[in-house]
This record gives sequence, C-alpha cells and structure tokens, in this order.
Amino acid sequence: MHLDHQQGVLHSTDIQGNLKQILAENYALSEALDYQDFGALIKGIQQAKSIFLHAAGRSGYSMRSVAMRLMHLGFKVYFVGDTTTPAIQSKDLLWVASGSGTTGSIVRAAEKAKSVGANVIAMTTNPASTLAGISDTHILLPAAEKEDHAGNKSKQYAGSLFEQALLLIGDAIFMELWKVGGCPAETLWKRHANME
Ligand SMILES: O=C([C@H](O)CO)[C@H](O)[C@H](O)COP(=O)(O)O
Repeated sequence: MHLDHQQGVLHSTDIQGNLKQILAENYALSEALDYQDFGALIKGIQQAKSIFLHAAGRSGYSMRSVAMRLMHLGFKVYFVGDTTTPAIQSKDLLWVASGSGTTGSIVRAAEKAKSVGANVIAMTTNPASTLAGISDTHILLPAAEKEDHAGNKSKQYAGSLFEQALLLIGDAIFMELWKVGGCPAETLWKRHANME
C-alpha cells in the first residue's frame, strides 16, 4: 500500500480507503449542519435581482460550479472578478465562501457589498472570523480550516473537506431550487453552454 518513491512505481494503493475517508467526512459534515440556516440562502437567491458568488482558490472552483448551476436555473448570476461581472447593488445577493473566513479579497468583497446595501451570505468554518462577522447570514460548515493541521476535524490536506462540502451543498441547494421551480431538465439544458 505505498508508492515506491525510489523506483517511482505505484505498487499498490489505498485509493478506495482514501475515497471512503473523504465520503465519510462529507457524510459526517452533512449530519452536523444546521439546516435552518439554509432558509435565508434559498430566500436570498430567490429574491435577489442579481446573484454574485465569490471565493478564492479551490473554494472558488467549487463556487464557480455552483454559479453555473444557478445560471442553468435561469438566475442572473456572476462570479466576482470575471471580465463581465458588473457592480453589485442594493437589491443583489453576494454569496461568499471562505473556509478560514479571513481571505483578504473575499472579506473586501463582502465589505463592499455591505456598503452598497446588498445582502451578504457567507459560508465559513469559523463563526468568529471576520467574514462571518460582516455577513448578514453566516452558515457554518464544520470542516477543518486550511491551516488547522492537527487532523482532528479532517484527515485530508488543508481545506479539502470545506471545498468539497461547498460543491456538494451547492448541488443540494440547486436540487431544492430546481424542485421548487418545477422546470423540466430540457428547459435548463437550453441554457447550458453550447460552444464547449
Ligand atoms: O485553494 C485553497 C487551498 O488549497 C486550501 O485548501 C483555498 O480554497 C484558498 O486558499 C482560499 O482559502 P479560504 O478562503 O480559507 O477558503
């Protein structure tokens, strides 16, 4: 069950064991969430004039995937920092995610959104973080923060659990909005990128 670094050969692996660990951690996180918190997010998405998503690094990749699905549902959605992303305004929603809750660009975006009167919803692993404090609604994802190397909350590297949970929770939110909206998959598919 090891990679022989000297030979550079993969003799045998425990990929299945690792995958089980990852799935078990995500399952445990799903059991520990406070689902009451999600009401404000669903309402915020439904009521926003435009929805802005923002997160950095791997958290950002997860949130980009979520943004794409919201677009498939027909929402006006932007990812902060993209070339065609406009100014946020008072009737808009900024949905941000940062495991640490301290990433500078994400905190600054939340501050700007608050200053124009937009609704700010933040997902972090730390309710005491700057980002959680700024937000109108904070949703706690009980995962390891990226610099918590103790391994008590996750055996995975850095913020991996948080970043995976973002994508999974995003898909769960998409499913809920899709059910409520009642549009057939064919309607959503018409919005899917056709120049891939
Ligand atoms: O890419 C990331 C890193 O590899 C940690 O696992 C993070 O998503 C990125 O550094 C942003 O951090 P947070 O704002 O704390 O999510």
